[in-house]
Amino acid sequence: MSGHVAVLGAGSWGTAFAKVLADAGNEVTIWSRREQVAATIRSTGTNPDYLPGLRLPANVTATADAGKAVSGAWLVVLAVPSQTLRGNLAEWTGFLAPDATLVSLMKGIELGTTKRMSQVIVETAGVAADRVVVVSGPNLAPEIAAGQPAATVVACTDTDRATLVQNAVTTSYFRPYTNGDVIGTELGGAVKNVIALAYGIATAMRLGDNTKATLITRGLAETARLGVALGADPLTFAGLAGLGDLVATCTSPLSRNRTFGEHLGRGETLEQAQVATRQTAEGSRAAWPSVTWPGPTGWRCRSPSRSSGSATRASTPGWR
Ligand SMILES: NC(=O)C1=CN([C@@H]2O[C@H](COP(=O)(O)OP(=O)(O)OC[C@H]3O[C@@H](n4cnc5c(N)ncnc54)[C@H](O)[C@@H]3O)[C@@H](O)[C@H]2O)C=CC1
Ligand SMILES: O=C(CO)COP(=O)(O)O
Repeated sequence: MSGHVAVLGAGSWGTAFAKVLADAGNEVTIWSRREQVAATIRSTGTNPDYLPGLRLPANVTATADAGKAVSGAWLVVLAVPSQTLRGNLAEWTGFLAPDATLVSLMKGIELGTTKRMSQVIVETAGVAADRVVVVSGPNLAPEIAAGQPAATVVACTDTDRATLVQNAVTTSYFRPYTNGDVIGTELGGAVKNVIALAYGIATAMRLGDNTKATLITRGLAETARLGVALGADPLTFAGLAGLGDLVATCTSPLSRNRTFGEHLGRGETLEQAQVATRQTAEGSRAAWPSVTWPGPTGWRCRSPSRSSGSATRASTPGWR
């Protein structure tokens, strides 16, 4: 495919993914919410707030003008926090080329609707589901920015479109595998964030490896059961978008979700953990949906919601 590609979101994953796209031979324009970040990327080829040490290739530029970034792009990559996607995309939809492929990098579920990101994209942009591609796997942005070997899953209900995106993001250090299971690929990425919070809490509490192995194993079993109930292929959870991402996120000190959990495990409040983690920890929004996260009104709780479900029983059928 020729023409330029757009990455909307200049955080750590948007920026690292822009490097992957550029290394794969694409002309890339990053959209940043803040003009100052865009100007720094343009003038220095760096994004020090998110990925200090990364030098972006020359075929990456940046703008704070979404229309300019998206106009004429055949591939539009969405890399904003999950809870802001609907609002952001509503503003960008008018700029999208009629046949553009939309790629979701986000690993979250929309609060209030419990929709996956690809569903939010279909609804908000008014595009067919087969124009939306999900990229998810064990992809810690700083490692990929450093060119360390990694693999990912490129999921789409349209096999040809998945292959197109696979080709557009293949580099010597980044190996994408296609999959038709969009539901499982997205759920694996979203649910592992919550399990990584628990893993971080356990780590800070100095709990042992038996505990942590149990969290990963039972967490995966629960994710797979949820996924199957929602229409996913259980095998997806045994792959990169399931087990792979769960292991990377739980065990890496680079993970914001695990780090957030570690702060809580040391006895800090949600606010302290948020301030210390700085970047997007999607699992925190999912695990505490009743909390209103910082905004103009500061911190407060909506009516507390308590789960009425019983604890998972050892007799539950399925993976043990
Ligand atoms: N960082 C990573 O290693 C990976 C992240 N992801 C996923 O990618 C998504 C984006 O995460 P990151 O880039 O890591 O987050 P980040 O916290 O590094 O960056 C978020 C970006 O979104 C911008 N932003 C914040 N609020 C916004 C708003 N209201 N409207 C528009 N933009 C806004 C920020 O300015 C920043 O540029 C998340 O869903 C995350 O789970 C997926 C794989 C790897
Ligand atoms: O999704 C990720 C790795 O695959 C990144 O995890 P964190 O958002 O916890 O840093």
